[in-house]
Amino acid sequence: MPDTTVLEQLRGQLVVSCQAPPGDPLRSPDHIAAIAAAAVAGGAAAVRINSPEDVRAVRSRVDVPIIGLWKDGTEGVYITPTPRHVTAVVDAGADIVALDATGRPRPGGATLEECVEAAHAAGALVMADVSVLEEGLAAEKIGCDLVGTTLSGYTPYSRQDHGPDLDLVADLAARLTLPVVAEGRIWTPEEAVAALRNGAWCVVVGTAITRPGVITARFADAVTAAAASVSPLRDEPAS
Ligand SMILES: CC(=O)N[C@H](C=O)[C@@H](O)[C@H](O)[C@H](O)COP(=O)(O)O
Repeated sequence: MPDTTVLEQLRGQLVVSCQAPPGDPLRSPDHIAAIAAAAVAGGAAAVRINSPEDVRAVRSRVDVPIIGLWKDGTEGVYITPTPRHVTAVVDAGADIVALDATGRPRPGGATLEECVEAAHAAGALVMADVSVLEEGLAAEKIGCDLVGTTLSGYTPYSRQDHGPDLDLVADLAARLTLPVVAEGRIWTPEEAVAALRNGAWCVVVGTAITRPGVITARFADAVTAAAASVSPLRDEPAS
């Protein structure tokens, strides 16, 4: 069975998700490894990394636990959908495998149970990414090791919100004995603290820390919108 002491390393800590989507200038294992090293230097207790290539690069650069996943596709179940994806992520060096634990059909007819078995057989823990309470309850029953709110807002039947689903964090924490990971749309330190107060074991932050393009766009949009409504911005300098 996998070593559960890694869970203690995550307790009350910040985990930083270091990912770059296709087309992003930072999409390369070297860049992701550098971002992960910077996050660890800043105090991240663990990192969450997409793809075997990136997990491998990050493993050679930092010592903290890695939550690995492998996104394959963009529709339906795409986060570590099959046992093959699970095994590849563990072989690359992940301590914990994050996978879609919604009840939706998986590609190739694989089952969630088979994915969990594959992770445990390879010596890794399983983080169940869920979107609603019922999926968290089911994940605990089938033997997952942590449950994350990652997919709230990303299934059609879950809460659609601009901010983090702190109610789901609280509901899961009240009903599960497993550690609950708050993840998804956490933008501020205050929201991260609120997640802990709602019972989160640890907090995962991604975009707000590791996606400079998205962060820049927020500032650029705000500045451009303000500039349009406050014109002239200041008096012309006296000549
Ligand atoms: C839904 C999905 O595919 N989430 C992914 C899971 O690994 C990532 O794209 C997110 O960046 C990650 O969950 C962290 O969330 P945020 O970037 O909002 O802090």
